[in-house]
Amino acid sequence: MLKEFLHQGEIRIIADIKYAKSLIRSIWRFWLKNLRTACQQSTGTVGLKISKVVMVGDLYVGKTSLINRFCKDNFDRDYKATIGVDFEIERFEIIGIPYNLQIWDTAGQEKFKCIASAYYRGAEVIITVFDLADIQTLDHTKQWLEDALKENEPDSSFIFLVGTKKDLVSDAVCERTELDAIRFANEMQAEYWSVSAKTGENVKEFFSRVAALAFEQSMIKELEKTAGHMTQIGAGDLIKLEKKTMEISEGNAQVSLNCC
Ligand SMILES: Nc1nc2c(ncn2[C@@H]2O[C@H](COP(=O)(O)OP(=O)(O)OP(=O)(O)O)[C@@H](O)[C@H]2O)c(=O)[nH]1
Ligand SMILES: [Mg+2]
Repeated sequence: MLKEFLHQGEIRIIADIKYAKSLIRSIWRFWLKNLRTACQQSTGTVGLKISKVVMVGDLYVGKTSLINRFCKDNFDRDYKATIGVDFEIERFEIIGIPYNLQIWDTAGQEKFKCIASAYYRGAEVIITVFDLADIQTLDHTKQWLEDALKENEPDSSFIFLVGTKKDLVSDAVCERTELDAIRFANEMQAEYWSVSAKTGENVKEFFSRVAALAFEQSMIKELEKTAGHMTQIGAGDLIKLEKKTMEISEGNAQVSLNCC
């Protein structure tokens, strides 16, 4: 009797799980359809979405090298200071929707600050960069962020704090510096990452995360505009990043990176 009862309970649980899965699938399909419609209505065609990313930080911390590793997959040991600003456009495809990141590389040298700050406006993402092997550069990140935020609407940008040159420090030094960096990141309401442009460690994963959050934000804005209500993918939970591709938890949708 008890065995039969347990057996029936198992069947019931399996049926519930199947029902929940099919419900999630339906919601997901409905959401995707709305999203594509919203994109089409706003641009006249699916795609052409672009988000502005601005990278700031002291001179020599490795901003240009990080962008070059991601966009061109190369690394130059020689230092060539950025003069004013420069930018790269990186193409992605997220759940079948073409999506671009416009990544602005600004000069860290004081004499170019005036030119560079003119490009801070409209940044959906602000990346504040410091050198893990030069702790003083971490102290300056708050000032860089403050300057970038001044040019943008309050709460309109995602903020990242990135420690570069991970290959130059031992694991012990890295861990110690990261304790300070994570404290800074919390105060700055930023997400912390450590990377190496030289070895490529964490570089694709980091930019995939940037793209996922910027895409999510831009889609929410589209849906708000067209549907008049707010739909949220989640705090990045539905988008899982794995090395070269980001997989969406439900369905076959995938985010893939296409280098320019
Ligand atoms: N070992 C190592 N060196 C790096 C790394 N990233 C950058 N560098 C070196 O650090 C120096 C400065 O790098 P840049 O990328 O030019 O620095 P930047 O922040 O763009 O400097 P500005 O344009 O003056 O603001 C260069 O000599 C790079 O080769 C890294 O991850 N590891
Ligand atoms: Mg540079």
